[in-house]
Amino acid sequence: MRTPYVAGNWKMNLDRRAAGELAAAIRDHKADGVHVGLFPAMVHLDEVIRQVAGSAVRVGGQNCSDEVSGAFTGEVSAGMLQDIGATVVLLGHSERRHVYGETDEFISRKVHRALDAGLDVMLCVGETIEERRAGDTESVCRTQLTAGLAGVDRSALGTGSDGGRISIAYEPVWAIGTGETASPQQAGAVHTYLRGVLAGMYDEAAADATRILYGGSVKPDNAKELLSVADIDGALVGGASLKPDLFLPIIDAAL
Ligand SMILES: O=C[C@H](O)COP(=O)(O)O
Repeated sequence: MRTPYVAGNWKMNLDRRAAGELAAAIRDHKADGVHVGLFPAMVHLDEVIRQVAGSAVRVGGQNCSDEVSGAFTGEVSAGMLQDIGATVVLLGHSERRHVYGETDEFISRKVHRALDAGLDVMLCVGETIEERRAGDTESVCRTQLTAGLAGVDRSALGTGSDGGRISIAYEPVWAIGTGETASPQQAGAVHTYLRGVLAGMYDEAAADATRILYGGSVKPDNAKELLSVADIDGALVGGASLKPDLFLPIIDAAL
């Protein structure tokens, strides 16, 4: 039985004060039986980490460098994230892939940097609407998953209900920020497919233990139906994670 995982990706939103207040509201919400994660903007990480200290809320970066250190202006390393108390990093988000041109190989380098620095990884995969219409959803997601985890040792994956250090977020690009959600059947089919890919890459126990979250216009009114699908283990929430009255019911829907 996988522990549900609900995470908020705040993207480039909020100011420091609003980020701290939102983090405090989430910290104070009873969420027994659900893992909750927050991905604030880099400059708000320390404030969010301070607000949730002593709670079970996980805090992570929305990105990290593919390098360890050095002359890389504007970059933040996985080690720096770990040093300030982040425990996880979001990698391969579609906005990184499609707005900033990140390739599978580049993302894979980041995955290794993150794991080497002691961070958990939430790896995002998902197809564009053109790829879905062309019938390429499975091949696109398989390529992104296998390339993103290339060379990642079995020990980073979980066993039993522990979840391991890797989680996957399936986010169809056409559903992100559009209000158009994948149906539970559409999302569930891809999640089941991805779990099969993980079983082929590693083994059945690793596939069974790995949380696969759905992301793309998750809201309080569709969360329960999505999260009740057997292979959907949680949600990666964008817009609706910015307000407690929207995000907290999504956490509750995972119980
Ligand atoms: O990382 C989160 C996703 O991009 C989903 O964003 P959204 O909930 O605003 O569609």
